[in-house]
Amino acid sequence: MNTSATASLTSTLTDNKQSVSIAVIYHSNYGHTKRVAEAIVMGAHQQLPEAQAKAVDVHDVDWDFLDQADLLVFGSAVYMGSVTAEFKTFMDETSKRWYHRKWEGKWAAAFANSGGLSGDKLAVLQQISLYAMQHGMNWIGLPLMPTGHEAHDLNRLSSFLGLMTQSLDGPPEETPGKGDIDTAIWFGDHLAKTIIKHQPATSTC
Ligand SMILES: Cc1cc2nc3c(=O)[nH]c(=O)nc-3n(C[C@H](O)[C@H](O)[C@H](O)COP(=O)(O)O)c2cc1C
Repeated sequence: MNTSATASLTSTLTDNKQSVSIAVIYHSNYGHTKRVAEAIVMGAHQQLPEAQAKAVDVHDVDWDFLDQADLLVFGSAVYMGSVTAEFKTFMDETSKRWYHRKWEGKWAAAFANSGGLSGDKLAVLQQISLYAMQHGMNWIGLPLMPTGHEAHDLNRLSSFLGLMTQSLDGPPEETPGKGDIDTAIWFGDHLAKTIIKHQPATSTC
């Protein structure tokens, strides 16, 4: 690539950074899933300014922010092998948006936190991916090879559809552990980079 082409690509990526935004929507009763949502946002902030990546509690949804966001990241604690009732209420509240195809073409990704090592988190990621497909969204997975299966390892639960984290009985500052939180930060960074890279260049004409 010649110098002017490189400069033009760099300026396009900079323009894209200025225009894209991410909402991380979650439900968390005891704070563990919330901590994961905040770690994803922290990762996204490695690429984007603060106002362009936010965690959104399902009890306090800023619908305008969601409607304008390029990427919606959905996350729930696992209850009985499913998203929680509160998260499902949020999903059902979007049915008019589904009908009017308001979110069609947006990016989507997901995460699930639970007490069990498996805990049937895969069922939650599948449930959310199906929900995103109903909306006509474009899915982004977690393309990160596990570094191992110890508490400090990245993607230690070997999940590729989305992010899985596990919290034990303890305060959210301590659990999920370092490996899971670092994976969440990596995921947020990856998601932001992906949508910046694929954002259509804004016309200056
Ligand atoms: C009603 C209920 C059902 C649960 N079902 C599951 C389950 O199916 N699998 C699992 O691993 N953990 C299960 N758990 C544990 C939760 O997933 C865990 O406490 C939760 O992820 C903590 O997240 P939070 O602090 O964000 O609420 C359940 C907890 C409750 C209260």
